[in-house]
Amino acid sequence: MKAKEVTILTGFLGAGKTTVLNAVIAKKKETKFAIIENEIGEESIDAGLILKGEDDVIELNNGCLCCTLNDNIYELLNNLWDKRDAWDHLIIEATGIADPANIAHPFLTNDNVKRGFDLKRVICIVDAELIEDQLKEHPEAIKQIAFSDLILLNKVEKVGPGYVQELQAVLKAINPFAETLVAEGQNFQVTKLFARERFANFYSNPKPVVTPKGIFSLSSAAPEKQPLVAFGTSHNRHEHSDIETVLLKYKESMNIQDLEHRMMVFLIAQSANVYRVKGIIYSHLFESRIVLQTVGKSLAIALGENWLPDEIRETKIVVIGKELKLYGFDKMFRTCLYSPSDIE
Ligand SMILES: Nc1nc2c(ncn2[C@@H]2O[C@H](COP(=O)(O)OP(=O)(O)OP(=O)(O)O)[C@@H](O)[C@H]2O)c(=O)[nH]1
Repeated sequence: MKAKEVTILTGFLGAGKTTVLNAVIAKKKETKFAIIENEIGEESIDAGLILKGEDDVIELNNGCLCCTLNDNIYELLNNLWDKRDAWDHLIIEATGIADPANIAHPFLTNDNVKRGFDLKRVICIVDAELIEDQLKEHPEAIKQIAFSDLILLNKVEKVGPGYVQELQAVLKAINPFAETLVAEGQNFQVTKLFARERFANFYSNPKPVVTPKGIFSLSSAAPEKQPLVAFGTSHNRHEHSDIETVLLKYKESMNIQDLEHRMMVFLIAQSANVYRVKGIIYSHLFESRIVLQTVGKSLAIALGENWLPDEIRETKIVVIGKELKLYGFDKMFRTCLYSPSDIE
């Protein structure tokens, strides 16, 4: 039995993981991917943004695979193994605050897992514009770079070439073993990304675990099952971080111009503790979803895919940051909703 290739995509919130994933899927058409898409909020926005084609996307929400959801990985791998004829390569897109070492752990230490799944590489996407601040404020950003085999320095067009060189030196100091690639616009040198493989046997190999159920389940050696951390339905805190998420949902149609204006003012004046906003927006004037994204102070509003005929059209916005005030966001977004009389 030949082990299946596995790639972990890591990188801080908004660095460009989903964008790179889409470039990979588009470029490597001959490869059938199984994708594990992990998001910290209770609703997946990213899964709707992956251009999946024939590929199989598994959404893992409401927790981070590197901590609260870590036990689920064995069940997932068993399921994927059962369907192994349907895919060639597993890509795990981690949450933006995940420690990739924890996600990689089963692939590096459990011999049963290693027989079926060959972790070839951990790729870290780095936002050239924001990484300096992220390294100062978030130990997660350092861990992600330190653990990776390959670093893709992204969004370089937003900074000068001299600064790119300085950043490369900083990245090298954090992880001298990783190769750094500089993204050329949205052309992500997919072939180069996948040419790199991690050092074999870099990590220690504990004894194999005998498993009574599926071939990849951990038995007595498994850490005790942690209950999923639940902080109510719309407020979620990552287990090892002070970063939290709020989710806002609206059935009413949204005025996109108002939304753009509000978001611009918000990003300029009030967004210090907000690292990332992602939303699928419903506006009755469009047949497609509108995709709202902010990273740092950058705002992007774009047309997404068309709503499906039987799909419930509604707005879902996830805000990721620190000390978030749900009420304030709700108030801001509500001012952008059309009233029924506006639509008649
Ligand atoms: N200017 C610029 N923007 C980019 C580039 N790559 C990605 N983006 C934008 O950055 C935003 C975030 O990109 P994503 O790919 O969703 O980032 P992510 O790492 O998957 O985000 P999370 O899953 O929330 O951590 C989107 O608006 C992208 O269009 C780039 O090379 N240059």
